[in-house]
Amino acid sequence: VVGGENAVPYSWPWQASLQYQSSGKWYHTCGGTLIATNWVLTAAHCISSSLQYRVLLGKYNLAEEEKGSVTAFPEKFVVHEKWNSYNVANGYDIALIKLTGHVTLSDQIELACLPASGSILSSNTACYVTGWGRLQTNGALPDKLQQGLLLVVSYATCSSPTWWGSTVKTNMVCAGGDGITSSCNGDSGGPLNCRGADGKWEVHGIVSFGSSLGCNYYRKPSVFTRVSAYNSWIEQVIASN
Ligand SMILES: CC(C)C[C@H](NC(=O)C(F)(F)F)C(=O)N[N@@+](C)(CC(=O)Nc1ccc(C(C)C)cc1)Cc1ccccc1
Repeated sequence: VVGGENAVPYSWPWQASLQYQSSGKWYHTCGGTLIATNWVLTAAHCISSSLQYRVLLGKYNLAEEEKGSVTAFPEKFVVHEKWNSYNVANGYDIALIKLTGHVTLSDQIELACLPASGSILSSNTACYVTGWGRLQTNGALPDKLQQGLLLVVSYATCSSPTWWGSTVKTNMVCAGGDGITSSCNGDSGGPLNCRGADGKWEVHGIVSFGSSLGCNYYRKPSVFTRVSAYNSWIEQVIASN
């Protein structure tokens, strides 16, 4: 997250860190969201079939051992059947990770709420993107979970020529674009957290892409997979796996 701040520890208790192993060491590569005690929601572009993964839950500082954190391992990955890694612009950048076991919930590990199916956030709704992604374009990764305040940009604005144009589709959410705050590499797959009508936090987006001109690039808002377009897909996958 560029232009964000350290989150209050464990204040986004559904946030996951998806890590891969390379020559014996583990590396954070993507975020994720715990939506059931054995399912984590992430981005399809985070999943590569050749890598060995683990999922950390209940974490704040990735550089420290933390009481109450849990390491879980994937049993299977379900990537959306319409995802095409050669065409991120099509959308469907969504995947589910089934864990080998059920994690125990605590005040550090909680399930996220999904938005109502089809719900569209109004322009300027205040949301927070959270993650352990880069702090600057091409910059360092933080140890501590970051949160960045992003305002929702309507599809009408986001798909206009000087913004994202036709690259952005209606199954996506745009937020930010002020040139200051944005998601960045490593935030991929993590949640866009927005308060619902009842004031409860809901995960409305999955970090998908941003401008290759730079993470916090003016009028190139962070682009998220719109979770409310996939409620039935999520339910169907969980029910049948
Ligand atoms: C499909 C994924 C791999 C794209 C990748 N996404 C991320 O790293 C994420 F934002 F999810 F953290 C990305 O945007 N990578 N960039 C290298 C830019 C890039 O690849 N952008 C991009 C833009 C459009 C398209 C398609 C829709 C035409 C694909 C990639 C750097 C970046 C990252 C976050 C915010 C801003 C910039």
